[in-house]
Parts: sequence; structure tokens; C-alpha cells
Amino acid sequence: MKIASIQLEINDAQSAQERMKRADNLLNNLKGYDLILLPEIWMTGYNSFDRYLEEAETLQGNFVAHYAQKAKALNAYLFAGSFVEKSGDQFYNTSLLFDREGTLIASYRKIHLFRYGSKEGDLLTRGTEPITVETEFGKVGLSTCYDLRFPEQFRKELDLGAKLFLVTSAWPLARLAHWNLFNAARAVENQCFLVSCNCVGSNQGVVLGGHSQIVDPWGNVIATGDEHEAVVTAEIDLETVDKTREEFPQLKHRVPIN
Ligand SMILES: NC(=O)CCC(=O)C(=O)O
Repeated sequence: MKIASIQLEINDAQSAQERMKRADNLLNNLKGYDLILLPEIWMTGYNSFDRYLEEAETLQGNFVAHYAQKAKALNAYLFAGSFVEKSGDQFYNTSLLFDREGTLIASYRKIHLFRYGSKEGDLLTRGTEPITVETEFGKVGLSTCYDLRFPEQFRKELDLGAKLFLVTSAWPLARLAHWNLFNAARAVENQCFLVSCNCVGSNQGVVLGGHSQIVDPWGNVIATGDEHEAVVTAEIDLETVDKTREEFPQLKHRVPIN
């Protein structure tokens, strides 16, 4: 399974259209990959809160249609990162997973909205449902940035059968040490692969940390970026998950804690 995580550069001068063009240029060079990822609210800019409501779209809008078509053209699963979803009078931080035919097979509304120097929690409604979905490779769990700090969400995804966690993010450089810890911890404690996709650049004064990662179930970082725009790639085999769980059966030793 060939994976590419597009660590996109965000800067405040870019319009949504310019960002989509930039992402498309990178995407168009990624023929032959099975799974491609984009970061969190990258079209608007996670920290550009004044743009959230005006750039929000429904699931029937252009963002979804465009990346459905891209997934099909690339013949790849595409985790298109997240966008501001409008549904009735509510707004969500919603990430999207398309299959090779361009079918939207899962959408996930971020459960843990960030509130530390962030207006996300004031502007958006939180999601309520952890999401996992079957793919041709195995079951995949979806999550977004701040969710990484909440191990119970990943444990729930594990219990739903996940072997691979996909994490879309706009995590700042200032807390890079936490980012590295949580990427490894969520993979190791659940004996899953984890692929994260973070932004780089500067958005409303927040320097974004990059270091998107592909982590194996032992916690080895197979591939990572730095703080510059890059496509982080690796080839993985989800059979490693079963082998790891057999060889070191920590998940069988769980004790229910009430
Ligand atoms: N976009 C986010 O959820 C940011 C999370 C973050 O900066 C942190 O947990 O630290």
C-alpha cells in the first residue's frame, strides 16, 4: 500500500482557489499511490477563523465534488483533509475519505474542537461519532488534530476494527514535541499504523509544525517531513498489524477498567 501525505504550505495571502490549485499541482504528480492525504481546513486555513463561515460548503458543494473527481482520476483513496462544512445552521470541521471510484465512503466531524487560542470551539459544532470505514486494505479510523490528545477516541476506533489511523492536522510548531509523542503513542498503544498530515507555513501568526508522519505499530517512524512543504511517502503492509498483535499480544491483556 503506497501512501503519500501532502504537507501543504499555508500562507495568509492565498485564496481558497489558489490553495486548491496548489494542492492539485501536487496531487497530479502522485500517480501510482494507493492512499493520499491532505491536512486540516487547508483550503480556508485552520487559523483564518474570519473566513470560516463565508467559505463553508455543504457536502453537495464544490469541495466534495472536486476531490471526488480527483480521487477517481488518480485511482487512489483520497483523505482530502477537512473543510468547514455547513449543514442547516450548523458548521463542522469535517474530513472526507473517497475511494478509488471517487465515492465518498466516510465523512468525520471533528469531535474535540480546539479552544486554546482558537475560535474553532465558538464557531463550530462538535461531532459526536468516531468514524471507521472498511477499505480494500483493512479498516481505517479517521480523526483530526486535537483528537490526538484523547486516547479514548483511538481506542474506540480500535474496538471498531481499525488497523490504520488517518489524522488530518494543523498543529503548530510550538507544540511539536507533543505532536511527535502523540503520533507514536496512538500507534503503539493500539498496535496500528498511523499516518498524519500536517500543514507548514504561517497562518495568522501561527507557525505550523509539519512533521507529518507514517508510524508503524511498533512506533517506528517510517517516514516524516520537516517544517517545509513536502510529500511524505512510504509503502506499508497492514498485515504487519496482525503480525505485531500476534507477536506481542498486549491487546489481549486488556483489563476492563470501570
Ligand atoms: N487544530 C488543532 O486541533 C490544534 C491542536 C493543537 O494545537 C494542540 O493540541 O496542541
